[in-house]
Amino acid sequence: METRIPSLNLPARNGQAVDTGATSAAGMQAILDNLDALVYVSDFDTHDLLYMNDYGRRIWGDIRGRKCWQVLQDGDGPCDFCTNHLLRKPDGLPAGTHVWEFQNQLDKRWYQCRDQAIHWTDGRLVRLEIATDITERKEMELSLKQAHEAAHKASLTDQLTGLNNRRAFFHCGGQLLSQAQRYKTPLALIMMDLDFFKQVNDTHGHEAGDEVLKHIAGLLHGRVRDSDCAARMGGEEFALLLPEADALQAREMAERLLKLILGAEIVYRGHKIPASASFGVTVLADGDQRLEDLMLRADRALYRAKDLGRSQVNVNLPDA
Ligand SMILES: Nc1nc2c(ncn2[C@@H]2O[C@H](COP(=O)(O)OP(=O)(O)OP(=O)(O)O)[C@@H](O)[C@H]2O)c(=O)[nH]1
Repeated sequence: METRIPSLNLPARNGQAVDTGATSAAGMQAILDNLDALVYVSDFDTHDLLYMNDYGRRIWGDIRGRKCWQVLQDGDGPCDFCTNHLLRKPDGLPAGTHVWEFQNQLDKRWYQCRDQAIHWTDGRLVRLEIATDITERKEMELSLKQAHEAAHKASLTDQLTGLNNRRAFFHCGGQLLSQAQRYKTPLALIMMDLDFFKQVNDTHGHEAGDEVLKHIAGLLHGRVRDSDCAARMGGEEFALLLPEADALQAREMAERLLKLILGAEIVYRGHKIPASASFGVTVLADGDQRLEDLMLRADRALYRAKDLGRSQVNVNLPDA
């Protein structure tokens, strides 16, 4: 099927019509049909396709008696994203070239489209689009974006347990802190450290220790809400920030966690490994400027819990 260019009277860039003559029209036809890009022309008002080069017809088929949205899309009316209104100025004159990118829903490929209003052979203004396939570039951009996102996620995740790592804790913790300070809402911090964990490694091996850490992280993960921030701070130390929680609620949470840990069925290569933990709890005070202020108080409470015999919760309330 061949679509011939109507006898060409092409506008030059400066708007002056250039009479190309019959021979040149055939030459232009040859050039357009050998372009590695879609070229089509449609009527602004009716959306009838007036011209499409060979590249376009090979992909989207016959244009005769059809509208752009019937050929290039699978639509039942003008496309939501039609750019026609951008191509003419309020005074009706051409507005220049509009460049955009989109994914065609029929062939699923990405195109960079250059649209403009031009004078057609009969003098009316029509839509000209030149679209170049940029799928490979888009796919490369997408895989780069995915790799970047994966690297970003990895940089915030503790590899062993899948919990937030220390870095992520400071990130989400900073946000929770400013939120609590701005809206004057409660915020509690629980620091948790496994007891005699060195013995687990020494008795059952490092892999067994890893298994315990994963199990405990799973317990923690199962208890927190989306709005909380749970993290493995390093080694066998974990932190849990609880927005909207007061000291009593935080203590109850820590005690529930301790009970879960004491009752945990952790089995490694047939050996049951007992676990316990000590907890330090504190809440946000008016004078707290940084997350570290809360962490210092919670750490003191945690050391106190260790000193008092471990496997318990200690609360360190800020001075009134
Ligand atoms: N398996 C394993 N062990 C770790 C990891 N990170 C730190 N550890 C070990 O955790 C142990 C921590 O020992 P300590 O700091 O003495 O603490 P503890 O034995 O729990 O004693 P207390 O905290 O005083 O109750 C060390 O043996 C570290 O090697 C890890 O990712 N995997």
